[in-house]
Amino acid sequence: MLHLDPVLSVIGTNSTYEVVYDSVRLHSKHSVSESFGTFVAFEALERSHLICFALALVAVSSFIVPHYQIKAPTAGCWSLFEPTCLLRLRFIINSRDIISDGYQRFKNSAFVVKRLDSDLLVLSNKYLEELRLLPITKLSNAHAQVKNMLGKYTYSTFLLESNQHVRVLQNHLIPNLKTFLSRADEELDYSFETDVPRPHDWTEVDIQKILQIMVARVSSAVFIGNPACRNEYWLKLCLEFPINLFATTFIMRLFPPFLHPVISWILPPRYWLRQNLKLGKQLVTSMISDYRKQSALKSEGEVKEKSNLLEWMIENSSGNEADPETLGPRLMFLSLASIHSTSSAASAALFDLCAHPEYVEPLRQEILEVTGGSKNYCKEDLSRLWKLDSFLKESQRFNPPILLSPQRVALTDLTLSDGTIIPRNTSIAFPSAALLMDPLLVPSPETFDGFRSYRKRLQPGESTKHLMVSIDKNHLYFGHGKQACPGRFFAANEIKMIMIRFLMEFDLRLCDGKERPKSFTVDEMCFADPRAKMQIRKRRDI
Ligand code: HEM
Repeated sequence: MLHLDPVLSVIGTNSTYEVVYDSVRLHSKHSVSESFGTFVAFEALERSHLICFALALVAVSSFIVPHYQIKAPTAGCWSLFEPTCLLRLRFIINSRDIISDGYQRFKNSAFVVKRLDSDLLVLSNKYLEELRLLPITKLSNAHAQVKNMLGKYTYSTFLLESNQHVRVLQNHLIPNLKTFLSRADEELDYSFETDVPRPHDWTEVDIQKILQIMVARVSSAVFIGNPACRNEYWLKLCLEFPINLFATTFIMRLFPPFLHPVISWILPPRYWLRQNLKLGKQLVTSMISDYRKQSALKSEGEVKEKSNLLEWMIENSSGNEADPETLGPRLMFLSLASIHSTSSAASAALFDLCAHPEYVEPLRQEILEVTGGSKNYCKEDLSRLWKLDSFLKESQRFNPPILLSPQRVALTDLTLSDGTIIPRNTSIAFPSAALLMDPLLVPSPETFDGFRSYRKRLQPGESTKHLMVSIDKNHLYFGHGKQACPGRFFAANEIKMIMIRFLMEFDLRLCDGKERPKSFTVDEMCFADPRAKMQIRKRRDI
């Protein structure tokens, strides 16, 4: 177990620590929504100037972005005469329509979408099976992530050197899922006491913010253990780091690559990102040192409690994997992969519940039947919540975090079985969100049918299929193949535990006169409206 006070004393006095944090806080405006505000603070500039400036940059960069010899039609062009730079610019806010155009016309072959920083070859899902068999040395998702994040400028190229953050999930989290879910549940108890108000009357709450901190707490309990997970500085870092990284990447993509070295030095979010990483490294250094001290004190033969992910990473490292220089950022990237994705999925599900209140009673009934109304239900029972699983899967269908998943980079020239050639360095992607709304695959796709998968599972021989975590060529929410999301089993159960608490302890509804909040896209990424709130009250009927 890690203790916070020694942790702080190792890195120096609290005040030293706070100075470092304060410099981050000062610049990053402290809170998540405010940091998001920084990202859109460009609105403060005269809008017309900004548009002219952006158009000029896009025009320049569209001549400079890499053009691969991809033999595939381009999606979303207004006309033959539309300048490529305009198409690239439109992709920022219009990606859904552009991808949908490509999907309608070329869903059985391939098409290209033009993003500001590069072209993406969007392939039919019929190729997934053969691509799945290719080794990571030929087709890599880590390279796609690093390329998307402009790794050189966001300090993320170390992800190409080792996949320790994936190994720890595959070799430690998944085999010990039940233990870690119990830990997660303990931290949820704390979060519900600390972060969630329990009003007797309807009260508006910022549910997205609540869920972000809740999931940050739970992930941290599993990643670094208790009490380190209660460290407010660490929690804030986990929430701010992804936003600063996203803002850095997004703004830099607006500029042609030859300007990146200059821009990167003057870009405020990149400075905050650097501060985040600096602080993250300091904290992790202390955690490592604390862990080593405690391990040395343990008498031989003493049975060690099952460790958190950090301890596993220290014990199972090779090369420089256990150095704080890489372990700190790696833990922060693990938080990046887990926190916003999970909290967004949970808040989308709660908004869907408010928009479709007819599901509340059947879901409560199922929870009562499975858990017997006890808070200490066995975590294996979560798999018996078929209706809840189905509801969450339907919510995923309407609220994917990304329109194009999975994404890979070809590390060698590839020739597919039908002769399609994918040149080396091509970024490829699959139209995951369009597949989920295809009427040939999903009857009445525009209708939210929360028990769609539940009914399918009731059919003979189908009970283990159609799960929230199931992956097949039409369901790419968690990616595909060997490189699919290794955190999905944990995420699905965590979301179910959160839903159980909200369903059983609260009434929920949309704010007066408001519709279910819409999501918006930036490039192929999807976001919920950060201003969206809901109303909750403590349940009166129990
Ligand atoms: C609802 C929540 C989540 C969603 C929607 C999600 C989605 C995804 C997707 C689409 C990928 C890319 C897969 C591919 O390329 O085939 C991915 C990768 C990854 N996810 Fe998740 N994820 C979620 C939760 C989590 C959690 C809780 C963790 C950690 C505990 C996690 C850790 C990772 C990691 C480490 C990778 C990179 C895998 C690799 O590089 O091979 N994710 N996730």
